Amino acid sequence: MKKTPQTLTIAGSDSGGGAGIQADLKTFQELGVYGTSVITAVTAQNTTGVNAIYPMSVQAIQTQLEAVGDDFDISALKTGMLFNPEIIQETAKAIQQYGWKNLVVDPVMIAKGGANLLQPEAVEALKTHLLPLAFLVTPNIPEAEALTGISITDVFSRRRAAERVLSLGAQAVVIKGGHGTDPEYAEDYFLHLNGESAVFRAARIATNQTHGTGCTFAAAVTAQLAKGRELKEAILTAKEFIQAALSDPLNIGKGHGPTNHGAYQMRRHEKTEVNKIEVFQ
Ligand SMILES: Nc1ncnc2c1ncn2[C@@H]1O[C@H](COP(=O)(O)OP(=O)(O)OP(=O)(O)O)[C@@H](O)[C@H]1O
Ligand SMILES: Cc1ncc(CO)c(N)n1
Repeated sequence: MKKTPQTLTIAGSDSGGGAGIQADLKTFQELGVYGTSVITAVTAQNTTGVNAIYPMSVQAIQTQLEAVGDDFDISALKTGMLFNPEIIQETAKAIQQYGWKNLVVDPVMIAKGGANLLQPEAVEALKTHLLPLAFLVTPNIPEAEALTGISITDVFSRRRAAERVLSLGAQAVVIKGGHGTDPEYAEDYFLHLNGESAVFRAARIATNQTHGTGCTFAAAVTAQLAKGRELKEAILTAKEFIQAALSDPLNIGKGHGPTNHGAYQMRRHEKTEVNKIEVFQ
């Protein structure tokens, strides 16, 4: 009997539905894998900002992890908002206990409106407990800077920051370019411990409907890994997925609107020039 690939997201809930657990589950569904979830924190949030954060107790997280781990065959998983050092440690412990492979760590730190989704003192815990377990880490530019202490100003410092992330124990890294200054392109830089590197380049889309781009991108990589895709191929699909989600807007909310998680499967993007992804090895 053929089994559907099963995935897990360990992340925060976004009441606005565009980021966090909600973005992850929508993305999993769109890419044809089964999604389970462990909620680390509930946020009261919409497209204009984060009004409140309610972290779950360590016990609540532990029992959710057990419920998932005791029943499902998780072939790939991702972490998002982990908020504090205790949650990070509990998460790392369960990943090791259950032997979960294909871990994508999205080191979520600060929401677009400026709210701290990770306590500043938890960055160290992320580096010591979680990065060594990661198959892929997907920082945006400010997150890569916070993890490495390197200021990313050009392709050389971007490469050095990627190398520094790998030296923390991750097998591969993508430094996402959403926060880059290039007005024409959104470029993501990939580096693997085996020396392979690649640039994934898409046309930058002039939009403020970018809420949850990072979560969606990492969830798409996770879904593809769960289906057995090779890592770089999985990243390419994730880039196509987020480009489609950005270029076919939903026009929802008063602030940074959510991306359109259904756009990729509607396949309208295949006909448009703006959705071409270039890969430079
Ligand atoms: N305006 C844009 N046009 C095209 N691609 C974009 C744009 N903004 C972000 N992206 C892409 O979206 C993906 C996520 O990158 P980004 O740097 O925005 O992540 P993030 O800051 O973690 O997102 P968030 O915190 O909102 O979840 C990357 O592939 C990036 O290149
Ligand atoms: C719950 C949650 N996770 C991640 C992000 C980052 O987009 C967010 N805004 N909210």
